[in-house]
Amino acid sequence: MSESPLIIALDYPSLDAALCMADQLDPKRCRLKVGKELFTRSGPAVLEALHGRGFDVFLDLKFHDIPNTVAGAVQAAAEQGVWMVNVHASGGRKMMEAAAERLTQHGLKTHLIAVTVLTSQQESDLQEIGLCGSPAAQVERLARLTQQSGLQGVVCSAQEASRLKELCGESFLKVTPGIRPSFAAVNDQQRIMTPSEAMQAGSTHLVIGRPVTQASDPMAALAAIEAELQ
Ligand SMILES: O=C(O)c1cc(=O)[nH]c(=O)n1[C@@H]1O[C@H](COP(=O)(O)O)[C@@H](O)[C@H]1O
Repeated sequence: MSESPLIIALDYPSLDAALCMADQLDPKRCRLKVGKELFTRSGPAVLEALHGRGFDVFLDLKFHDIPNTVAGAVQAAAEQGVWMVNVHASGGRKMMEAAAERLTQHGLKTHLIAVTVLTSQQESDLQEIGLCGSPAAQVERLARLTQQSGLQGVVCSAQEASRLKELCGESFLKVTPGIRPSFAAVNDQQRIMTPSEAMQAGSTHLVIGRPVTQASDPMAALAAIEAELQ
């Protein structure tokens, strides 16, 4: 269990590699995110292993399907005790409402949030899929829809967090990937911010992968980020 805003992304191709990283981290100082690659290889065993080590887990499978299918998937995730799970907001109101209602019906307390526009996308990427506004406008539209559908928050870039704080309020979760401390490489991210800028902008949680997991000393990288946030 942790009160830290930091969520470290365990983007690894095997359970062993993921646990090797988890064992270098402290469950009081961060939460962990399990995504598509790791979960597809390890299955629920990774959740059990991380819960057993005392970590809160964000299961990042970004569900996007018909309402009944997504509601079932979200229920399955929550019944395995994950702290947070997500869907794609572009799956629409009916899909998000069905997922939120399913958790309520079963008394499941897992946080349910929705991805707005991926942090790897910019305006030209949206145009190619027929979306003509800016990423910021699309994020606002999807965040409003997410809140109206009864979810607790969104995944967005930190560049949109301050606007969403005005629009959706402070307690609406703003989980922001695309975080790059000054010492880290940008990689494939587009809409990025440093950890302290992101918190000042209104992020409630920061998702950080490679700047920690590919550091020669991951705990030192985590400590440097914590120091920047003081
Ligand atoms: O849902 C996410 O976590 C997510 C959404 C998004 O828009 N952008 C994004 O990068 N992510 C995830 O956040 C993590 C970022 O990792 P790094 O780029 O290595 O810090 C990856 O696990 C991505 O899957």
